[in-house]
Amino acid sequence: MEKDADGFYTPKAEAAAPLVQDENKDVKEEEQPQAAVSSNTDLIASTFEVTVTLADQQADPNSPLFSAKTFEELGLHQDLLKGLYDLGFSKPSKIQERALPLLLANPPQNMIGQSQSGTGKTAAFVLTMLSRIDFSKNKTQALCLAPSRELARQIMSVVVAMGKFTPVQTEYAIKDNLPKGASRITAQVVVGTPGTMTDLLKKKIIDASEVKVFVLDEADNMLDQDGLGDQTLRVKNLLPRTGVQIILFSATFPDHVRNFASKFAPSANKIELQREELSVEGIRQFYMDCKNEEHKYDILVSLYQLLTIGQSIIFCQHRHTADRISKRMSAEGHKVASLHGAKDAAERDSIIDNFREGHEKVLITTNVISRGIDIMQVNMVVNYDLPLMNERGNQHSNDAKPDIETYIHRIGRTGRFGRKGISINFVHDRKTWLQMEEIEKTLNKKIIRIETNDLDEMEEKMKKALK
Ligand SMILES: Nc1ncnc2c1ncn2[C@@H]1O[C@H](COP(=O)(O)OP(=O)(O)OP(=O)(O)O)[C@@H](O)[C@H]1O
Repeated sequence: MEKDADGFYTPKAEAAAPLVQDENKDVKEEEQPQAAVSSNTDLIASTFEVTVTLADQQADPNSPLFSAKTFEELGLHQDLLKGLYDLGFSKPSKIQERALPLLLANPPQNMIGQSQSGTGKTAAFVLTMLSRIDFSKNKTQALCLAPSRELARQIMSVVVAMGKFTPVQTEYAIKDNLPKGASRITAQVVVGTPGTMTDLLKKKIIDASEVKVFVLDEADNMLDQDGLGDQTLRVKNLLPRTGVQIILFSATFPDHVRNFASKFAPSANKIELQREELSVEGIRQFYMDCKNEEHKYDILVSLYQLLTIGQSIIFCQHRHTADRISKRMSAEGHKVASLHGAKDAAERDSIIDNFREGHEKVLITTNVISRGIDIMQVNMVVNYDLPLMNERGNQHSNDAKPDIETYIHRIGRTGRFGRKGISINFVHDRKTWLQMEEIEKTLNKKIIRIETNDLDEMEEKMKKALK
């Protein structure tokens, strides 16, 4: 990476290898209606107003939000169309337009679908689950797994909102959620995390005999052998051997998971992104050169005003860092919350709900909510620590590698569905600087330097990026 005249680092122009042809490049532009998007699922109720006019983006064939079709043309049931319009959706996004006809076709076929963060993958799989259910049967027919309870709860809120005009019955398979002694789940859609889902299937609390759709959101994470892969496979092995449509969605499918995904969902239809398409246009990426670890904290505190213009998420590598900086900031009079996997279920739920509702504006967290979480008001993400591979201890070694996928997902918590957002990486020594450089090269996207000692410049640059 080289510095340009302004002192910004410019990535060398290395063309990343295209993964597949973009079949949508030649789709004709159509006139788009004005669409002001509101988020009114039951989990999303912030008072901080965020509206966006999507007409331009949804009319641009190169935008991931573009569609040449209407929801009516995608073959959805009238009751689901009502649910969509009730949510304020007026046009499908590209992934919805491309995936839904394949997902809804008969006989059902598996799907591996990739699309940038915040482009509407959830609706694609939720509408599929709801379309395939026989509502006259009180039997579990669709299972959906996500990597965190926060994401499972969010997906459920979408199932409920989109299914508002259907008689769908739903249940969670997340820790500490079922009433003690519950012996049977008959809900048609069950959404959860893999450990609890396995438990409920093994104990026959969920009868899987009539399951016909199995969805993995954040599928690359769910299938990763270093992560949730084993647990997810266990769930699959407890489902009927035939007749289950397997649907995998994510913004990222790194090579080492791609092969396994193809085996997990055999003969799947595939929608893939080219590597240079992974970044979301609306997210401006910055970095700040901190002097050392302690200086990172000082800079974070100096950013507080900016962090609270909208809402922000601060990502740390470790739980104890998230706790430490949030305690310290709170003691110094700043209002922040911290969330990580060591907190108990009820506390986690109330922390994320408070944040969603805008009661808290700054959330300090770990990778636990790096994926999937959709909160429109989040316009800033800070990588207090860059995401590194080898969570199990090796990240301090000199060759610790940046975790590119987690980086993409973390910054994707902002810039949702055409909105503007900014991400800021803190680097504080040569090692972290090189790690950031690798991220920049891999994504072929410039990460712009912001001076740490000029608060005015910092504010001006950031506000400009959000315009
Ligand atoms: N067709 C649409 N019209 C308007 N808004 C939409 C549409 N589809 C999705 N949205 C909204 O866009 C936001 C992002 O959607 P969603 O959470 O499904 O993204 P995603 O692709 O799953 O992202 P991630 O990769 O981060 O999980 C949500 O708030 C959703 O309500």
